[in-house]
Amino acid sequence: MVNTSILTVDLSCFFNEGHEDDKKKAREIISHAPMHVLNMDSFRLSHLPLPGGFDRPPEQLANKNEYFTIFHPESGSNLYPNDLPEFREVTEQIFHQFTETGLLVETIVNDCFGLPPKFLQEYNNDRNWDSLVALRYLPATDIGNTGLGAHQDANVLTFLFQDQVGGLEVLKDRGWIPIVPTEGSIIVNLGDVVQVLSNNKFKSAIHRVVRPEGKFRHSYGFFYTLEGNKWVEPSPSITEDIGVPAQYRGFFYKDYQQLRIRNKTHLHSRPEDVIHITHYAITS
Ligand SMILES: O=C(O)CCC(=O)C(=O)O
Ligand SMILES: [Fe+2]
Repeated sequence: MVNTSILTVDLSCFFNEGHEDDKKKAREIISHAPMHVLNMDSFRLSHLPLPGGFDRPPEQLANKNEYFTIFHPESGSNLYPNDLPEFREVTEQIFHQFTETGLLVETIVNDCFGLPPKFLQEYNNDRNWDSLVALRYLPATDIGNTGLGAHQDANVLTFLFQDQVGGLEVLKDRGWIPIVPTEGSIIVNLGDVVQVLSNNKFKSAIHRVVRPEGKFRHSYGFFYTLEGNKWVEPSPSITEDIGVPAQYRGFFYKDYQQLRIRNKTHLHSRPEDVIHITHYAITS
């Protein structure tokens, strides 16, 4: 059930009827998961500028990775290669599987933080905004090993796979914990939307990628993402109903997404100019 570095939960019981005790146990484990362990940024469709490649010429790039983004097959945003006929079919299958997985994990998260039944599924009900990102990291050199700097994902849930090279790390109790690649398991990151909805009960994982020496590293992230016109705020069932003050002001998801993209397209001279979810935090 537990691997040495992060919480691993077997969710197979949710694919069958019954097994109520196992389901209850899994929910309990997830509810009590340390804040930072249970995690892209969603470069979006034609109106977003960053579907792939290097964000900047590699020599000017802190994050030494290149990537490409595949959008939801029904969004009409993908240009499929002509010489790989199976590409489209496989993409459709992957999105289908991840939609199922996303729904399942979302249901569990919903129940764990006591939201009205099906609240999250009904709220996050437009799958056209999901994306799959394939990343390739250059080997570390003498002048640096940053693959992806410390960040939190802006979206709802992220499913990550890394190859055996490893390099993903998550911040826990002020230390960076390497996530050991484990066959057959998916890394699930809760994103900023969940952190806000749950009024900080669930934290969006702070994670980064460190590039190993002498090897390219490959990973995939599936970003389960909210439609841009959705209003994001701490759930009233968590704040008003039980008298806890809201820790965030509300915002449209697309506004936050635009600010996050700006982080990538504009060079920042000061780290404090980089926008995180704390941009919406109420600090009184
Ligand atoms: O490459 C990885 O393992 C992590 C990627 C990631 O965190 C992201 O794209 O947001
Ligand atoms: Fe990430």
